[in-house]
Amino acid sequence: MSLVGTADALDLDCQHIPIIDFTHINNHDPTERKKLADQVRDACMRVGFFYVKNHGIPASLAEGALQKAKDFFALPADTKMEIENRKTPNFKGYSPFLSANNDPNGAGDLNEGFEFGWQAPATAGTIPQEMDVEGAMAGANVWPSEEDVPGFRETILSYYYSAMDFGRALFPIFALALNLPEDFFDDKTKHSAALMKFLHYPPQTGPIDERVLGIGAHTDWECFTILWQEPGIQALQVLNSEQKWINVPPIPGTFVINLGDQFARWTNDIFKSTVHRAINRSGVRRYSIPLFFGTDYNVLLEPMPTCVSPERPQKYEVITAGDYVKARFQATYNH
Ligand SMILES: O=C(O)CCC(=O)C(=O)O
Ligand SMILES: [Fe+2]
Repeated sequence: MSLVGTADALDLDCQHIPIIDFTHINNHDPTERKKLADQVRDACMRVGFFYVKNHGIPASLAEGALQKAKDFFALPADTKMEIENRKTPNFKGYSPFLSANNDPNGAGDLNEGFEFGWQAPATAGTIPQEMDVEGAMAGANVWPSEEDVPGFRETILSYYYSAMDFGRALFPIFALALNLPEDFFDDKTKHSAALMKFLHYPPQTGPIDERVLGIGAHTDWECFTILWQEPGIQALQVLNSEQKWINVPPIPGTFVINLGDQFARWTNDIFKSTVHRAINRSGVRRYSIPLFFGTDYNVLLEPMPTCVSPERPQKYEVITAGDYVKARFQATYNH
């Protein structure tokens, strides 16, 4: 059946998030790849969220990065504010509590964050190079000083590169899931615009003002997000088609993958960019690390021909990935 036909036939009242085993992600046997792509297609069309297991990202790298992020968040507010994201042209750096408002009906998100994007790995004797991004999202990363948080940049980038390798390997599977050649995204992800964010959510106790959550209801802006959640703490929820919030608890050894608006726009909403939020009622601090993986910023988000039909006309205006992401940043931080 065509993608459009399958999309029309789906029952979207999901109650749980599928878990997909990626042991065979680098196996080029067509039967194995099709099996994986079939599971990914089903999750992307019905839920927009899935867990991945056997992804190959060492847990120690995420844990090491998290420790450095905790050291950073423990710095005095003035020190963190020296690299506030509103001072950079591309929203890189530190975002203080309540500075973002992901839900336009909300009154600010109760988290603080640190965000950075691609820079090339250091080779022996060199410093990592910033990516030469042009256009709306141009601008370098900013980092806390080595004195303030020793080893921060190096430790965090080790985790980033490992998660990036996994993210790059996902694009061919998404292409197969869309009945496209595996290399469809290759020329659109040459300098993938991948932003990693460290988030710190203080516990919310007592009565909660529904307008101030850890992060208000929103969709992500890129193609997909690779999310590491702190083990043992439930906070993330997704909204299903019955408008019911479904918990997405951390499952040891897994990451959560959720689709974002760039994929929704490419696929004319055949792949779901699902609304989600996080509320930390655990009584202790919670940390999470999303990696927002998009196409190159200069790529036009045009609907794929297989995703448009007379009954399913094009839903979104065509815009570059960079202009789209920049507009979403501006709306979120300049509320
Ligand atoms: O902290 C989480 O679990 C979710 C974070 C999130 O949705 C985001 O940063 O876009
Ligand atoms: Fe999100």
